[in-house]
Amino acid sequence: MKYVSTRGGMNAQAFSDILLEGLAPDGGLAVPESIPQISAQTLETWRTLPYHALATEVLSLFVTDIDRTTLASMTASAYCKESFKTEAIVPVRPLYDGMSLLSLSEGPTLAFKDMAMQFLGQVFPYVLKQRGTTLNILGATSGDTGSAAEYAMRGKDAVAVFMLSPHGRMSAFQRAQMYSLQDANIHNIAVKGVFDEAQDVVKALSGDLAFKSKYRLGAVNSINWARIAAQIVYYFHGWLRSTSAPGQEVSFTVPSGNFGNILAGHIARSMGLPIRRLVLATNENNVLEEFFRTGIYRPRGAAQTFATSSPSMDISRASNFERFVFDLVGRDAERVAGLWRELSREGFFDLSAMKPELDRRYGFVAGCSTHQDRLATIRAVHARTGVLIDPHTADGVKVAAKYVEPGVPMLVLETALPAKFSEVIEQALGMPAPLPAGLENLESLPQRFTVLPCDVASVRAYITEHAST
Ligand SMILES: Cc1ncc(COP(=O)(O)O)c(C=O)c1O
Ligand SMILES: N[C@@H](CCOP(=O)(O)O)C(=O)O
Repeated sequence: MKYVSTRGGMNAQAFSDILLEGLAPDGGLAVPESIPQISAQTLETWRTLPYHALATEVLSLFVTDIDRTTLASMTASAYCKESFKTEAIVPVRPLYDGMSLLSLSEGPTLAFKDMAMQFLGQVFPYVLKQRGTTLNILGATSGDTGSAAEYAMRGKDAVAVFMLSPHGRMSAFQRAQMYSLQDANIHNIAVKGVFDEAQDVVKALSGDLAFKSKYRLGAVNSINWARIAAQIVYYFHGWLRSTSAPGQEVSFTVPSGNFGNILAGHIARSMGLPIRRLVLATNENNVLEEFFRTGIYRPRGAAQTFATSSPSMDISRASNFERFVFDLVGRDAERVAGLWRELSREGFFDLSAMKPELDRRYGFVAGCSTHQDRLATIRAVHARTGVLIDPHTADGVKVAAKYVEPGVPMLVLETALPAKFSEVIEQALGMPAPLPAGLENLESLPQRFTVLPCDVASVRAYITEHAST
């Protein structure tokens, strides 16, 4: 399998190359040259596989330059009971009215980001060792990618992490998870801006090819295809655990921000997984919901990006949306490059003429949720089932309810655990979320982070001073 750029300016490259490359050199995103197809027959042979073995099957379709035995040992180390606290790795928990939770947040940092990051924590060191080189990972987080990446990479040789987080916009628990890490290879930079602005800085520095090459900058955000590849696995797992026969359809609801999670669902569906609907759920920052409703993509600036009670989804410029548009326009890289030029010139692009095709071919529907919806949903799920869900998952459950169809299981992706957002749980239920064993004192640990203005020059200077060359 080789990879090309959504904007057409990259020679076809192998998985390990794009793993280290992150953002494509032309500013686009790496995508597979073609989407592997899985037959119903093959799918049936995967029905009884444990999660790590399923991950080997799916990932081996995308990671063709690492031998299968090595890949299998990476997935076995990444998806183990010690890290996920459950044999199932991703349990499916029934709620009500045909909805179940796909529990993706049992990993070390209590959010779905661990699902891919645990694999990245295996594959990065392997490829770096093979090539005898090192990597300075530059990332942006709204609260969950940062901690998942730092836990996966802490103390690892050959990798340092420089993580930009939006100052004052994460929950107390999220801050403590990241900023309490004292490992020398972890650098937390709290920038005075929103996630989108931090992500812009990451893209600007990754687009400065001389700087990128001198400091060997890499990426762990979902702009890195390796993240998407590892996230595809749990759509297969969810389908296999919710069906009993070939061809049965399942719908998935995905709390969305940077569009990485639901893009993985789109790829799984394109591979032949019988997914009926991909339900995109947003909070009040509903740029993506607006696109799936109207066909117009109009990202918003920092001033129009609300600070909400599902803060990890406070995103108005979704990077991965570009990978979906690449497919929507028939994998025409020139058209994608043109649309993104139009976006920077006009502030929007209009694909409403493609709306009928969008509705017919891709299975996407969308909805949004408000603070009051989140509180009401957390209360309703708790009252009806005793299950406590986090505010992002609540956005999902709220929107999913509208799209449940008789006979079609609806899996809502649980993207974080409530302990990360106890302030909101307290508002909804009048009691804090229980803290997982071992994390009771996290928020009282000493914290180490640097506050910087959210601009390219400041972050460049910080990396120049602290990164190894
Ligand atoms: C808890 C949580 N839910 C949902 C999302 C949205 O996922 P994505 O950015 O892949 O759309 C994120 C991060 O973006 C998150 O951290
Ligand atoms: N919600 C994310 C935002 C970054 O998303 P990513 O999937 O592109 O890494 C976060 O928690 O940081």
